[in-house]
Amino acid sequence: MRTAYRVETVRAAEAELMSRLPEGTLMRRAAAGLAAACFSLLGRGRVYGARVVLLVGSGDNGGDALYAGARLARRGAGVTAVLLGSRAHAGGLAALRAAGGRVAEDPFEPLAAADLVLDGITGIGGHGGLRPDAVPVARAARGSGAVVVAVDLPSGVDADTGEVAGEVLRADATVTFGAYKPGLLIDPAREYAGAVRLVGIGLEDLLPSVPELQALQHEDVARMLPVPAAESDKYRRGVVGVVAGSRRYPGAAVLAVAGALHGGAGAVRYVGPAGEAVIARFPETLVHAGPPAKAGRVQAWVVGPGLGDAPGVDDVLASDVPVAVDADGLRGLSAELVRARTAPTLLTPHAGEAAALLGVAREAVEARRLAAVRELATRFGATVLLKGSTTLVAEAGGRGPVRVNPTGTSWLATAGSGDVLSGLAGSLLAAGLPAIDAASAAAYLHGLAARRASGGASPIAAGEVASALSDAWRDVTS
Ligand SMILES: NC(=O)C1=CN([C@@H]2O[C@H](COP(=O)(O)OP(=O)(O)OC[C@H]3O[C@@H](n4cnc5c(N)ncnc54)[C@H](OP(=O)(O)O)[C@@H]3O)[C@@H](O)[C@H]2O)[C@@H](O)CC1
Ligand SMILES: Nc1ncnc2c1ncn2[C@@H]1O[C@H](COP(=O)(O)OP(=O)(O)O)[C@@H](O)[C@H]1O
Ligand SMILES: [K+]
Repeated sequence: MRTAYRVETVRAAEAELMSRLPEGTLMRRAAAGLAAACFSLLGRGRVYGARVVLLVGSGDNGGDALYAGARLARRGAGVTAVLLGSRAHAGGLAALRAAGGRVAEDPFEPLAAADLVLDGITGIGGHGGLRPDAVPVARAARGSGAVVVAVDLPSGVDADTGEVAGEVLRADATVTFGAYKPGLLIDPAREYAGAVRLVGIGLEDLLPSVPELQALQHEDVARMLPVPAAESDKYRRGVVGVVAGSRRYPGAAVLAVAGALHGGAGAVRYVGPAGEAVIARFPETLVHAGPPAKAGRVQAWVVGPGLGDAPGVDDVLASDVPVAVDADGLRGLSAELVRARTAPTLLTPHAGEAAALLGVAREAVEARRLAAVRELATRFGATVLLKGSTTLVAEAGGRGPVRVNPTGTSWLATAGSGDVLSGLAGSLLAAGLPAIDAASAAAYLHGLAARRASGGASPIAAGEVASALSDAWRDVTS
């Protein structure tokens, strides 16, 4: 499990550790890790003679850049510091000068010829986007063709939330210290970080056991996924009921069922008017045209994809089994009704649906995903999976770590892929997973399947995502 911590938590752990160690130890560790990452980015044998520019702000983030620059200079790189703050870290500046580095009067000349730029303008002490005087310098750095490495964070992003309030220097790679910060894992900030590398500085044992964010890895998901026991039969494995589709949108029913068939439930029961289309594609489905309450026993429901205005949501919410509500099922959903349920409820909105539920603009959700997912989970007392460029899952009530899905790909932005996801999540609920695990394992497999289907390079249809789910499941569990 990968974890991320808020700035105040990281600072508290750093303070505790610093009190036990000689002064300057942590910055030395950070700079050594940063320099090592730069050596490997530049490539073996290419440090000597490389032209390196350090963008140095007022704080310790600039100090890290200066000390790392000194290490690069000692290996024969030509290192130039551009000082952008009201002051610069005195020890770092002295170390750079002692190693043969220099300070530039004009930032643009060294940038034009740079091979590598270290962005040490702001780290966890930064507020808001870059200041106006740093903006043209950051643009010149980006336009130079040099590899840009962010020190701790891309300068200008909000470390705690992933918000971006102004101009940011986009990095090719970020070397972060002690712990991941939420902003490195959540869009829009994440997009500016490039490949993120974590350098340990000894904080591990001082960080609390409950992080702000968790990102599952293969082994975490493998532990969650159901495996049929020798004594299993289809009913013991769980039956998932899918209330989806309409005469107008029969395809949503087919795709939700496709997802459900790959989620570990022993049987999929489809309820709605698109039974013929479903059976034609998936003859293994049990279909029922009447109301959900008359459909027979299920262990979890999925309701909403392509449902239009058809009834079914209230019926399903009145049941005493877990329910995943998606798409049309979310329209006008009553928080009171959901909060009154005794069995778990999972909501799977995209940003537009989340915005409607919260009564804000879509852009506000996209800019502040973490706050939005926690707010929805609090208001509805439900587990919430917020879809989109960064998929987040918050536990019912909004407390505890939020799960951030690391497998997403923008090739998933294709019609119907959300239907596959909700079917899959419902199936995992029916198989007995807690809602937070069902949602985050579903997002993980869904993203992995999309990557497999697209090969990272080609458009995919939602049905192909569903077809690749078995391979994704095998990748995770083997
Ligand atoms: N603590 C530790 O043990 C360790 C910390 N480490 C490192 O220290 C970093 C944190 O250092 P920090 O606290 O000095 O803050 P930092 O991010 O350098 O910036 C603060 C200054 O920047 C300015 N400024 C603010 N906003 C701005 C903006 N938008 N645009 C431009 N400038 C802006 C403002 O100064 P002002 O110019 O207003 O005087 C403010 O005071 C951390 O990220 C990591 O890299 C590592 O070495 C490991 C050990
Ligand atoms: N830019 C993006 N990057 C990664 N994943 C995305 C992006 N846009 C959408 N997705 C994913 O694609 C799926 C789309 O679901 P949804 O919006 O419900 O579409 P539909 O209703 O057409 O099925 C979700 O899993 C979502 O997380
Ligand atoms: K930085």
